[in-house]
Amino acid sequence: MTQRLGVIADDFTGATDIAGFMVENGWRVTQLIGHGPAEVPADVDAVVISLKSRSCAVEQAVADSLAALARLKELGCDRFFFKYCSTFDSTAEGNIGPVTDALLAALGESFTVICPALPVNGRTVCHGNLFVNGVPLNESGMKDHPVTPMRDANLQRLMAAQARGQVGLVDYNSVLAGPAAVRARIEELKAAGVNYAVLDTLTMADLPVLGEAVSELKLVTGGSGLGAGLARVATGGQGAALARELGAPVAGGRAVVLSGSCSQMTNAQVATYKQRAPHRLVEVARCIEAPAAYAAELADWVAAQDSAPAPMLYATQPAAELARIQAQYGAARASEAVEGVFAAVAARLAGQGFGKFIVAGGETSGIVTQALAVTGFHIGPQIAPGVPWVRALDKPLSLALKSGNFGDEHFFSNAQEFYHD
Ligand SMILES: Nc1ncnc2c1ncn2[C@@H]1O[C@H](COP(=O)(O)OP(=O)(O)OP(=O)(O)O)[C@@H](O)[C@H]1O
Ligand SMILES: O=C(O)[C@@H](O)C(=O)CO
Repeated sequence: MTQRLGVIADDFTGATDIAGFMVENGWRVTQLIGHGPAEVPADVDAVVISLKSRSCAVEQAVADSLAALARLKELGCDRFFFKYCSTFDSTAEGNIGPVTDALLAALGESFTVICPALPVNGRTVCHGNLFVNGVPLNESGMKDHPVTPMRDANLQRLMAAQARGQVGLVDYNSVLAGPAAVRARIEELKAAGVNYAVLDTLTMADLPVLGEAVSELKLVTGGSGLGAGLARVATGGQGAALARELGAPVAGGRAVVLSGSCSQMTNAQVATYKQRAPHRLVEVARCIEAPAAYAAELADWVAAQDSAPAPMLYATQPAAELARIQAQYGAARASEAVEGVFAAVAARLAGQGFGKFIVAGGETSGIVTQALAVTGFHIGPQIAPGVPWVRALDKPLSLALKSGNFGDEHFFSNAQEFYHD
């Protein structure tokens, strides 16, 4: 039986997503930023390393993932999970195939599974095709993603286009028949020379079945749902309350909402929160013109507001306005400028007694976490499926890092229900 699982996550919100689901299912989990601290607590069941390797160059993603694997081995991990997005977020030129191949080679293995499903958030896999809220991936909003437009829903084809080996399918009938049937199907596929098996998954109840079936594999790959399944099988769901205690939001320290995501859901969340809290738009032109002075002005504005409800700074824009801004300044220039200002604001607020940061967007979460110089997190209670509160390992600082599409429209208010200052 496994002692410790090492997770290599290709972005920050994906890392807190899987960490949160494992804690909700009874595992004690530490999340590291970069190399993290020298050691992790002895009783930790899983260590999650947050990378920013989803959309970078393939060589960089492979190098970072192999370095993370080496670090996880140093920390006593003996089984590994490559965590990517529940919407796959990887085209034919993407990094999932090359990183999976590199991890398999480094571990001396030739077989793994592909399991992005997260049914509680509407991501299911049927006949090897990925659906988002019942719509094929290539017909969902993901078809227009600015970096990774998903124009195919078939995971077998998507994987075959970017990886070296053969792809097969564990169909839903095997999943319904239970862990032994899934294992038998995996053995058949291996005997036929298959290297990656896509796992059909329709409900959250399928995930412990799959978790049990793959619990002996050295490497598994997929979304946070499979992380939930692995933890559930190991603990029977016991110990969640204890596991999430360490990561509960800090007492004291003012709160702020920083929203840098332009997803549809974040737009809805910002619109809803604007009706009840002080709010201010982060203007792209000013981020570009005079970032340091603008960040100071924004931080001073935040500090001057009442503490509750937490004031919000948002760069969030609907798709049409975002397209206009990107056409005017260039997408990369605009997003870097906005990220730089959020980073500077967060660092200033941390120095002014702010201890709770509610952040929307994967990239935005990455930059804010780095600006706050956090080395790692304890994982706390989930505000919404896939979004736990997390607490810095070494300072009184808590963050809620929300993936663009996660949470309902009351997310920013809901996050503040978890503490009473
Ligand atoms: N008004 C804006 N104009 C241009 N770029 C913006 C604007 N607002 C935000 N951005 C940039 O858009 C990017 C949003 O990416 P981010 O990963 O934070 O959100 P997301 O893609 O919705 O989240 P996720 O990756 O979790 O799905 C960031 O680089 C951010 O700086
Ligand atoms: O799997 C998801 O959808 C999220 O964990 C994610 O990867 C956020 O970027």
